[in-house]
Amino acid sequence: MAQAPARLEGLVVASHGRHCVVESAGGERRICHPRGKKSQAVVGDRVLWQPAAPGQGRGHGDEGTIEKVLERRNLLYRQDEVRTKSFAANLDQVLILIAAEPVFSESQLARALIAAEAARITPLIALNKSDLVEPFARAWERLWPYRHMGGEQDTQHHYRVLPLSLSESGAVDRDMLMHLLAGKTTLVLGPSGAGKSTLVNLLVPGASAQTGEISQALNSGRHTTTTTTLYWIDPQRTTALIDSPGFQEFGLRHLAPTDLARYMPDIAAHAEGCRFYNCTHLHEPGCAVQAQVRDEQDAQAISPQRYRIYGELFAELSESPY
Ligand SMILES: Nc1nc2c(ncn2[C@@H]2O[C@H](COP(=O)(O)OP(=O)(O)OP(=O)(O)O)[C@@H](O)[C@H]2O)c(=O)[nH]1
Ligand SMILES: [Zn+2]
Repeated sequence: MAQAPARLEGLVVASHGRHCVVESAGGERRICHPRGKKSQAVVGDRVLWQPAAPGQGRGHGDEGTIEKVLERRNLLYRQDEVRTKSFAANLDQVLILIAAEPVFSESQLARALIAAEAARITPLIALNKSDLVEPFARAWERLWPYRHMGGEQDTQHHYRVLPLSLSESGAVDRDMLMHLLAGKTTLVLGPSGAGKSTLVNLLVPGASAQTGEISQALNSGRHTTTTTTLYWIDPQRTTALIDSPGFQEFGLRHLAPTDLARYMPDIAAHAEGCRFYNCTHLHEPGCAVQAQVRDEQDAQAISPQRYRIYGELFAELSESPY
């Protein structure tokens, strides 16, 4: 009887639909298909895979099957009424890249931050295009609450907010980013036009060539923009950047409305002080959250925009999906 081939450990470095590219410890890559529903993997997953038996591949030669997805440290995903979509697994950080132009949506930013908090992944916010002086100043001002949340002192800030000018001061930005990313796996998310491709190309020379190869292999030549891809920044393969589409529709259906306050640090900071333990912070008397809503540059205040976003999300997550 033929011996079953050994299961090898690998890392998922790209995914498109159900197909993945798995990288072995030695750095070789091959396309793998999940064995069943349970072995559906996402980028960043560690998996056990098996080479396809001779003649069983679908024509690419180097193929395999994913037999098992190893336990995940975390998983960042979004969920709307109809579907759940995973961005990536086993992340250290999420870098949310927005820009002075096009004007960013604060609601989208807040959603991404909430999803990261809920998955226990450290978010970083980067505001690109600081060379566009006036739009940048306006956008930087809009980020005031995010730059100060947690307290007035630098060391108390809950979020790190970085000004960037990726196309104009690339070398400076690269050094700063390299420092923040070193030894970590970071997912980059951002709306179209903020500079995500510029960022990836700055940090990963040859990234576009790599992407071409992978999407060709996954798609048999059709161009795709829906692939999530992991790039190694260093030859030792210790620092990874994951580029993923899908920032625009950031559904948070996987969260309960009553969990929201916990994932919004400016609201969470006051929620303990409410008269009712199950206060929704929407209309109750003695609500310590509502008492802090004011349009002031005060690190303890809750900005009216943040409070409005809280209310909108609370309503959205309270709607019956049926
Ligand atoms: N002024 C200015 N423009 C920039 C900067 N960084 C990127 N851009 C420009 O912004 C535009 C969008 O940049 P991309 O890197 O293509 O943005 P993207 O987020 O990948 O956009 P999509 O491909 O639509 O997802 C390009 O024209 C860039 O040249 C910057 O620091 N300053
Ligand atoms: Zn309250």
